Amino acid sequence: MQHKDCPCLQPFRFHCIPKDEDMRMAWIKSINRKDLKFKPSSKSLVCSLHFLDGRPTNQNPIPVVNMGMTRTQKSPVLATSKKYKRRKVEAERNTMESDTGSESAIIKTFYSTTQTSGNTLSARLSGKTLKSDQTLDNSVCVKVETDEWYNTAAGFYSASAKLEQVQGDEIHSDCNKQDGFNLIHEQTGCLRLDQDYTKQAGFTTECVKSEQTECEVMHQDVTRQACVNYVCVNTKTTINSNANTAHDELHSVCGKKKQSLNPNTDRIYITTNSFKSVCGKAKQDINTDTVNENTFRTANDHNSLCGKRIWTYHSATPDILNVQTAHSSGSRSCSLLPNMMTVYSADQHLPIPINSSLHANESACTSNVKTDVSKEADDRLLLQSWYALPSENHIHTIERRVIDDTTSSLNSKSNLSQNITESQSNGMPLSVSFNMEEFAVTPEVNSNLAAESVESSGIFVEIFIERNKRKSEIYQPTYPSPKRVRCQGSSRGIVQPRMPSARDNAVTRTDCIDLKSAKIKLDAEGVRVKKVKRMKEAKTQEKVTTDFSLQERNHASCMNKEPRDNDHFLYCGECNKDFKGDCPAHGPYNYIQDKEVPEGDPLKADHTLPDCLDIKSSKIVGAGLGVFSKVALESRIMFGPYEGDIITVNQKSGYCWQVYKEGKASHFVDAQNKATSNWMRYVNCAMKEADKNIVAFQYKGGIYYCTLKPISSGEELLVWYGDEFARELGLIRDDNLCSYSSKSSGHLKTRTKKHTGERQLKRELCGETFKQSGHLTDHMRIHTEERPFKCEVCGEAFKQSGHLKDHMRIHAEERPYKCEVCGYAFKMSRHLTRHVKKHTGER
Ligand SMILES: C[S@@+](CC[C@H](N)C(=O)[O-])C[C@H]1O[C@@H](n2cnc3c(N)ncnc32)[C@H](O)[C@@H]1O
Repeated sequence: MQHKDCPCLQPFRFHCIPKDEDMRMAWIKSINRKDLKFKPSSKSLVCSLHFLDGRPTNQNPIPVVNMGMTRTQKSPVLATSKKYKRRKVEAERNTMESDTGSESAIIKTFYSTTQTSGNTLSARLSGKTLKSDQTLDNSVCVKVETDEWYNTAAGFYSASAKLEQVQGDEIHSDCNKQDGFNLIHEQTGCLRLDQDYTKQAGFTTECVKSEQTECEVMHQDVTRQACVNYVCVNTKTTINSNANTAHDELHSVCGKKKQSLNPNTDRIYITTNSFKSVCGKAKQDINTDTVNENTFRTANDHNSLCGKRIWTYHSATPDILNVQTAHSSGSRSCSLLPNMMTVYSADQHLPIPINSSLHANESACTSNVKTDVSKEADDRLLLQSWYALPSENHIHTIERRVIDDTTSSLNSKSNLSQNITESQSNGMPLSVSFNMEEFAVTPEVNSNLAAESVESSGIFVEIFIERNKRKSEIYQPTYPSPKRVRCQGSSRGIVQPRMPSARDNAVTRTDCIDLKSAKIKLDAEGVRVKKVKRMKEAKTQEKVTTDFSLQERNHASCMNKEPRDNDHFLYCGECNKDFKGDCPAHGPYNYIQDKEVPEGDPLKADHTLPDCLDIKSSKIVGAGLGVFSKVALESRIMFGPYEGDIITVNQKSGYCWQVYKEGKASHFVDAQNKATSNWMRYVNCAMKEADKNIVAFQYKGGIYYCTLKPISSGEELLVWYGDEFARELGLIRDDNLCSYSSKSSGHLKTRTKKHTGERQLKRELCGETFKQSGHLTDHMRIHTEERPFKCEVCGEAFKQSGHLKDHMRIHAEERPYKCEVCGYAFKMSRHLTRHVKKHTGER
């Protein structure tokens, strides 16, 4: 199947094409497929390249998520990750079992901010439904934030996505942008919104302008530049009988698609917003449809950033079965997991607990699979991790369930739970979100629902996605009770701790890699606290030593790369060049994320280590610990950014990377402290630069490591710290190489300095050489006007301390220089020299 044959035009989306000709046509229309003659060859199609008919096999592998780049083979890392996943499924299941007693997670608005390192995306979905009479004051906001601080902005932008459907009285945040590469959007005032953002240079630029005034048709203009980051769209629509038939178009991200608002049709507000967003991949649809005066229906399909998809179906009347699903799929970097399922009544918003085993969709999907799964089942399992994979029966089950539920008055929570449980117990892996979504894209079914919903009592099913709060099972085998999180504008809110994902340590593509999200501070009211001071002055802290003691810790030098004027381009180690996108010769990077750890983990550095790596004693004698690969790693795998404390003064810890801004030294990232750093602190320096197998480079303020060549299993990862540090470690010996060796690094240091560039500099000036750096320093003053040695009696200043010493004798009575011929004594040696010449007749 050719990609062009894909019916849905939406990557990574699985569809079951209706068999019935009419339904099929309607479906094709609903997905905006222009050529209605399109006849799919199979019942089930996935448009993700050639991914046909659902089930992955070796011949029909799950495509590596293709963010508009080239397609790559499954990497060995992924293979290991598969095993890892299987193990995790077990762990998750156990945990789930132990967690079933926990409180149901019910929130009206879902809010998730990512927390620890490696976090990526936070999504906010508000399930608040809009009624037609509320539209005037309500907004549909889709807010995608990219954020803060270099380590977030660095690399492949992290993004926080917030999707909000907000009631009129709810407050939007305001918009602020931040320094550096960063951007924070906040919106204030739902009814009155006036925003004007411009964002900084580089390809992270964004321009968003939204204006919104009460009772006026909103105008929005969203333009966006380069293809990496964000969308910020605010939609406010009004019903205004006097309003002209405004047709506002939101030209959104990447110029892919537009959003149209047609607020005055049929006296009922109908909008169809369709955003194609980020990277040309993500698509976001907001369809707002009004069936009649009293019925307001929205269908949101948010395929959010970076190949992460949030599929949402939102059918929103109190008396319609409202299914809102959120599902992440497609990208190996997916960080969103549907892990919460909430049922509540539409009218009262009362929480209705549901079978807690459904809280984590992924777990639910896989919990039927035994450890000794067959290859096929394993593939299926894997697929389910990335894609929702329904079987025909299963679809049928779900559709039947939903329809049955709707038609037979879904007023009992037990009904629903029972249905869900039924679906589970029929042996089919349950993939709720998929099926909900599948269900949602079938307009006929929707219509049925809408029509039949009048009799239904209105039960909302929401599946929320949440990223984060994951505990590393390494040291936290069980999960705590759900943590209560008060959401702004919401009276209740619990966010379930996220179960570890089978996608952990997944390999992702570079252009959409998510890094750490902003650590946003909220005050008691949930209002964003102003910027935290970013640059920390170096503070003395307890040195955290590794289990292995290193020979010498006090390094004057730090790890350093040649400064570049602009670190907004990706560096290709093979070409030794920067590129504004992927290297045309070597293609995109794959990215392995750090493992996430909870905030405050004192051993964060160790626990962030991806599964494919190991920390153990280095093969380099005296180097302490090092990082080894547990599997074969291919070239162009990227890690990072290097984490640590941001300091402005080099602490000489031996763990500092120098960071530049606009070509000038800006600050250091010091990974001395294990609680604030990541595993990258353990990577040692190669003995020769040519021996390095990973290359370090700065990208958007962060230091990244990338494999430069294939690394075999068991091999140590070695980077080059830069010449200066390497010299200090005795790894570089310049010309006049000596074979000096010493047990004392202090001696070695002195010795090494003999080979430093300082000596070369001096030679260029006067040709004189010195053995000791102190002598050289003294000597260099000859070439400068610096006179640091000042006489306290008369104020005369000297370049060298010896000269001052001589001078001081002028002010003293001491005459140490005595003529051996006549016995006359002098204060200065040069006076004696001059005098002696009188005796010898020498001129
Ligand atoms: C960033 S740390 C690397 C991790 C360190 N091995 C550990 O155990 O914590 C840098 C320190 O490791 C040691 N080191 C790294 N590469 C080395 C090498 N090639 N030879 C000697 N020591 C090395 C030096 O002490 C250096 O200051």
